Amino acid sequence: MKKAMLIYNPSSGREEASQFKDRAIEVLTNLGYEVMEKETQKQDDATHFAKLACERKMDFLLAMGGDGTISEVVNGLAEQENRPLFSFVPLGTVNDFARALGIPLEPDIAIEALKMTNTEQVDVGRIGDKYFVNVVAIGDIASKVADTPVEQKTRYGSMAYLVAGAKALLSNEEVEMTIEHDQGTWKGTSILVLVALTNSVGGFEDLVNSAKINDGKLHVFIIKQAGFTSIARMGAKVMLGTLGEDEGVETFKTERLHIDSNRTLFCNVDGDQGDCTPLNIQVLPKHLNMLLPKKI
Ligand SMILES: Nc1ncnc2c1ncn2[C@@H]1O[C@H](COP(=O)(O)OP(=O)(O)OP(=O)(O)O)[C@@H](O)[C@H]1O
Repeated sequence: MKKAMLIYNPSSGREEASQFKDRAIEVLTNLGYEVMEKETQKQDDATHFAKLACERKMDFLLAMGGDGTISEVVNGLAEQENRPLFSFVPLGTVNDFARALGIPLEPDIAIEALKMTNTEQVDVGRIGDKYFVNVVAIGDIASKVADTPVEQKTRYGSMAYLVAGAKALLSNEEVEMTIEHDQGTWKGTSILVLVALTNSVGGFEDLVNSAKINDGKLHVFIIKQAGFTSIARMGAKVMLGTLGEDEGVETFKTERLHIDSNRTLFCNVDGDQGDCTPLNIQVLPKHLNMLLPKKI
């Protein structure tokens, strides 16, 4: 019999995981899996469970939770041998990764979609010894967005990030940065560098409209200008998916990056606080085998 592990975070999003868990088990059982349930209680549980799924040579790993939980699972899987097929049911507030992968945002629909899937290989990013699936942000804004209060995120979803982001950008100072990439070195002042793997960032599905889930590239956006006028103009372009065309933005694709700055900057990795500069980032092309809903 095929074996599946179900990892779920009962506190994710609007605290609805338990409600959907039983239905997910039913669907997996009907698909022929023997299901092992694992409920997270605290930080890093999802990472440990994902490693266990590899050790136990599970055929399939289904996670239910927000972007934080999914990121923990990917960090558990990334370095293991015998990585199972992986998919997830989004229960968070922003769910960028689900948007990028075409996984339905309504949990009940995402569960039903497990009945009709394709296997797809998806890129993963590595920053230091951590892995990411969506975006790394480097700049003062990064730590401020990570500090968005949980209640605010639950109530306002991606708007909370937007407000926190805009506030931080307006109060930001430009920093001298040196960025080495595949085609050369960029030097200049910047308030924020975004390194995206997928098209969906901060809940905006077209922010990086050229990014594909397995194009083997990091999509880099260097925001060079601070100040209200520039930020307002860029904000409009974020909505239109044309940020890369703005005069205050430098953009390129690369497989590797080394980022240094004249004062220490923290980064935000898929929504959580990460390391500080200097940073090494690379893409691991087609590293995850995922089961994704068939496009009808
Ligand atoms: N049983 C639990 N009770 C409270 N917190 C938990 C529990 N299990 C895990 N966690 C915490 O939840 C974090 C992940 O939350 P997750 O990102 O899935 O939800 P979210 O914050 O609502 O979603 P999003 O990131 O999309 O806003 C984990 O890093 C861990 O610290």
